[in-house]
Amino acid sequence: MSKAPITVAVTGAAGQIGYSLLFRIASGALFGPDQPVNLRLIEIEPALGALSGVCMELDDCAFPLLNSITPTADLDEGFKGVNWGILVGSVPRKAGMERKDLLKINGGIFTNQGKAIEKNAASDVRVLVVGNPCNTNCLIAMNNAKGVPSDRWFAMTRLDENRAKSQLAAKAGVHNTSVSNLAIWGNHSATQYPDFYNAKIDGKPVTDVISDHDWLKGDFISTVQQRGAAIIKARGLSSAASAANAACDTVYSLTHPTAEGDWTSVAVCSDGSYGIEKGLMFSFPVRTDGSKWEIVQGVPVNEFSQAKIKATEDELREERAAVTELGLI
Ligand SMILES: NC(=O)c1ccc[n+]([C@@H]2O[C@H](COP(=O)([O-])OP(=O)(O)OC[C@H]3O[C@@H](n4cnc5c(N)ncnc54)[C@H](O)[C@@H]3O)[C@@H](O)[C@H]2O)c1
Ligand SMILES: O=C(O)C[C@H](O)C(=O)O
Repeated sequence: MSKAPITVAVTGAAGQIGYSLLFRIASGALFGPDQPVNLRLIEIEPALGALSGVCMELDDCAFPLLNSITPTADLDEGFKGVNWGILVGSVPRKAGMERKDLLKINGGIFTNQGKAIEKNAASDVRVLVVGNPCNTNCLIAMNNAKGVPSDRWFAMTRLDENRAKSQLAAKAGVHNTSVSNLAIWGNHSATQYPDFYNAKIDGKPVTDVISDHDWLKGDFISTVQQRGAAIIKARGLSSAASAANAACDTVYSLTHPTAEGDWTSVAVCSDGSYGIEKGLMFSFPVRTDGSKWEIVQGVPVNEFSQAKIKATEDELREERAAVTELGLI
């Protein structure tokens, strides 16, 4: 191991997503095949027993890139010197719930974690929030860690991007790698807008390749918006392996240059781009050179898209008002 290890904290490490995610991180899926990692695995006390089993399994993989494993319920220990924090730990929704129903249940977790990150993490820390409702949980953590610059905070909409690409590819009868420029706008919720107008299939506009525009404007959008609920209904549990995969994709995409002309989707702190209220954690088309990211400017937004983007922005404002009222920010 020649490079200095990157230290990654994962909360909710003994949960469903953790069980997929940790093994991917340890095998090099985030930072590449020559980058060692330290894992800080954060759980609540009652889950430490289960976490010890996960640690045994990590040991039993003998991963060449895994430098150290620290299981803990102590936030100061867990976030000490951390370069990346992946905040998964929180309660998932059950059938019949919307993700925002989790605000009261999960919101409080992210105040303490934000404070602990500000106090303990490395000066280059970056944080990806996965636990739902992820946009607003990220807003809570960020607002409780004012010393960490706002461009370090991300909430995950990559699962939605991947779902949307897969749906478009299936409809067009192509492989999902043919689909590019798929922006998810707004909230990781049933109001998100998967923007097919600007997406491309083999470099051509999706609307030229897929002639069924009613499907694009109707079933395509609702399938992506409702995919999480469909999985809960089918599995009796919320998505886990695909969520862990999307977390790996997100960190990889934020730490490696974006392909020429393409973008990826992730919720970031709005700077007012596209008229979105500053300070909301809003999913935009984003590109990066591997270290500094930017919101892609000048993506055309027609009347149809504008209405969808407004609806998801309104929902995020409502969620922010709710957590403000709860005293979480
Ligand atoms: N953003 C997305 O695309 C996306 C996708 C799938 C799931 N999720 C969300 O991810 C979260 C986790 O899902 P899961 O299936 O792994 O749930 P899970 O119930 O299997 O695991 C959650 C784990 O978090 C732990 N936990 C609870 N409170 C904690 C705290 N304060 N600190 C540290 N750990 C804590 C629990 O002990 C548990 O082990 C849920 O909120 C779910 O809705 C988000
Ligand atoms: O839908 C959920 O509650 C879990 C997750 O956010 C998902 O999109 O699969």
